[in-house]
This record gives sequence, structure tokens and C-alpha cells, in this order.
Amino acid sequence: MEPIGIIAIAVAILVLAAGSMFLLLRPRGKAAPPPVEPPEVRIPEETQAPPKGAVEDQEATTTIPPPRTMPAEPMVVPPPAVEIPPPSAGRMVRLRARLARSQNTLGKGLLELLSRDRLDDDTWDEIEETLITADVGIAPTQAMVQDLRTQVKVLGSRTPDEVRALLRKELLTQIGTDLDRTLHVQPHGERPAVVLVVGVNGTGKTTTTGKLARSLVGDGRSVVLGAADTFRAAAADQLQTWGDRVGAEVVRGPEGGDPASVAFDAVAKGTADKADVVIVDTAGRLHTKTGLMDELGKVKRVIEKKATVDEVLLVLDATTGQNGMRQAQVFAEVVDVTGIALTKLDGTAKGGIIISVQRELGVPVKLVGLGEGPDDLAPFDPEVFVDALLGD
Ligand SMILES: Nc1nc2c(ncn2[C@@H]2O[C@H](COP(=O)(O)OP(=O)(O)OP(=O)(O)O)[C@@H](O)[C@H]2O)c(=O)[nH]1
Repeated sequence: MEPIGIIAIAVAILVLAAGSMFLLLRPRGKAAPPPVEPPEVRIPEETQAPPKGAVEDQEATTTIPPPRTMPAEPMVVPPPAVEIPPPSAGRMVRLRARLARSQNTLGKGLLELLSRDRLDDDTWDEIEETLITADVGIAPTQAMVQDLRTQVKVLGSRTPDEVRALLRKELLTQIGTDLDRTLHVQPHGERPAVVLVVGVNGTGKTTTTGKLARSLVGDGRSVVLGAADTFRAAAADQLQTWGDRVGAEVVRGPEGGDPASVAFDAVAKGTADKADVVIVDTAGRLHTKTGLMDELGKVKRVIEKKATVDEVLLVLDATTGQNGMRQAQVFAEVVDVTGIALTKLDGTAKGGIIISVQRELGVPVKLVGLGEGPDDLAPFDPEVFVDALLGD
């Protein structure tokens, strides 16, 4: 065969082979490019979020493997920082602006009326009404009007300064400047002084007990608190918070337990710790007079097995007026009240209650509550009070 023939046959074989290879390898139909799958990410078991409902089921099932982490260090909760409260002196001066509403009624109102050129019967009626509205009470109001009438006659024409001096003197006479308003909280040698806090619930009894503890600590005394208001569970917790803040021990009993037993334990603790003062917060429910007498009488008798009750503080809410006064009278008949803590005197126009409560109960107001802040309880100072009412 001619070389040209051989070449032609070889080319033909090559073309045939290439054609059949193309047919074999050609893709069938128009295929889409394969989707690009994201690479699989494996999350370590501990960090996977639990399926919905797994948290609730955790207690009921044992299928959740225990955590593989190292056991955590036990959490140490730092004890609450003990505060150093300010001393009680000068508090009433600091809080005098809180008497603004009583200042408008008793102070400015009376000053304006007494400064009129002619003081006719209508004006004296207005003066009387102002005093009654401020809760001065009927009998003290009549006494005040009588005194003021006499002195105005003596004076004749009056300068504003004279009117102010006249009213200042009269208010101080009615409030009393020579009553013993000191709190009896001196310890007896190794034995602490005991303060019993009584009064209707909601008057601010527990708050006043806590504030008093703060103020005594601020004056450098050591205090033990007795949560003998076992009737209201939250009262003991409330007192605990007050005590914790100033580092005062709080003795409490079971809810609904015997208040006398808590009072006894508190006095025992105060004696053992050589505390200066034990303050006992009582429930003093006004169910019946005999029930109240039994409860408070027992608390007092039990304390007297170990100590003496130096002070029985009656807490009275200044905003409750004559109704509060009637309730206070029941307490005064049941225990020998030695002093009154008049709360919520801030924001009330009824500052005259100081005059009526002292007259009705025959005991001095020793403390006044002038706000919800922890240091808003002040030893009552008649001169600062009257000057705050009359303005400078
Ligand atoms: N504005 C004002 N609020 C006061 C004053 N004293 C107490 N309060 C508030 O009166 C409310 C009642 O006080 P509590 O101390 O819980 O009353 P309580 O008499 O102890 O009540 P019980 O524990 O149920 O006996 C609280 O909101 C106190 O903050 C005060 O002087 N001024």
C-alpha cells in the first residue's frame, strides 16, 4: 500500500476513536451546577442551646448529661456594708423645710389673720377654724384664742414683728418647752436599756423602730432589735434590713409565734452582748382592748424578768387626725406610754396634732418622723418646730 493510503487509514481511525470518546463522556441534558453546601460546623455539646422546654424538663429527666466543666468555686456573697449613720443632733433643723404644709396653715395663715387692722368676731372665727383644721383640738384651740384675744388687746396696734412674737410665744406655751423629751436609753451597768415600740399597724411603727436604731447607732450606742411583731411576717424582714444596715443584731421568732418570747430573747441577747439599748417592735393588734392588754402586758412582764422597760414609745401617724388619736388612747390605757413618736409630719397641714396629742395623752412628743428616708426621724425640738412654722 502507498504511504499516503496508510496515513489516510490512521487519520480515519483517530477521528473515529475521538468521536466515540466524545459520545461516552458528554453530559446528558443541561445540568445545573451542583449547589455549594456550607461546610458543616459542629457545635460542642455543652454550648448548644437546650431545646425549647428542656429547661423545664430538666428536673423530670435524667437524659441531659452532666456538665463537663470543672465545679465552680462556691460563690461568696460579701456581707452588706455597715453604714455609719449621722448623729441625731440637729436633724430637725435639717428637716425643717418638710413642715411646709403646716407652715402654710398654722404659720402663715395665723400670721396673716392676726396682722389685720381690725380683729372682729369674723376674724376670730377664722383663727379658730384655722387652728381646728390644723388638728390643734377643740380645748387647746379655745385656750389659744382666749390668750391671743387678751394679748392683742394689751398690745393695741401691732407691728408684724410683734404679731410674730405673740404667736410664737402662744404656740410654744401650748406645745410646752419644759417637758422631758429625752429618750431614756441609758444602760443600767451591764444591763441594756429597753425601749418598747407600740402602736397601730401602718402608723410607721417598724420604720420608726429601724430609724431609731440607726439614730442611736449614729450617737455611738450599740443596739439589739427584737422583732416581736410576729403577726406580720414582713415586719421581721423589714427590721432585719434596718438592723443589717447598721450592724445591729435582730432577734426574731417564728411567724405567728409568741411576741413575749421574742421580746425575752431580744433582751437576753442584748444583755449577753452588753448592748446599750434593746428596741422591741410589737404588733399591737387592736382586736379587742383586753386582747391588746393581754399581749402587751405579757411582753412587758416577760421583759421585766430580765430588765426594766425604760421607754414605751407610742407611734402615731400625724395624718390620721382624731381617728388615730382615739386608737392611741386605747394604747395609752393599756400600757404606760412614756413618749410619742409622731410620724408623717412631713407633708401634712395638721401639725397642730402635737398640741392635742400631748394634751389628750399627757405624754410628750419625743420624736417626729419627717420623711421616708432612713435618717428622717428627729428628736422633737419645740422651738425649731415653731420657728419652722412661722418662717424666718
Ligand atoms: N412620709 C413619711 N412616711 C413615713 C414616715 N414614717 C413611716 N412612713 C411610711 O409609712 C409606711 C408604713 O410604715 P411601716 O413602718 O411599715 O408601718 P408599721 O406601723 O410598722 O406597720 P406594721 O408593721 O404593719 O405594724 C411606710 O411606707 C413608711 O415608709 C414618715 O415620717 N414620713
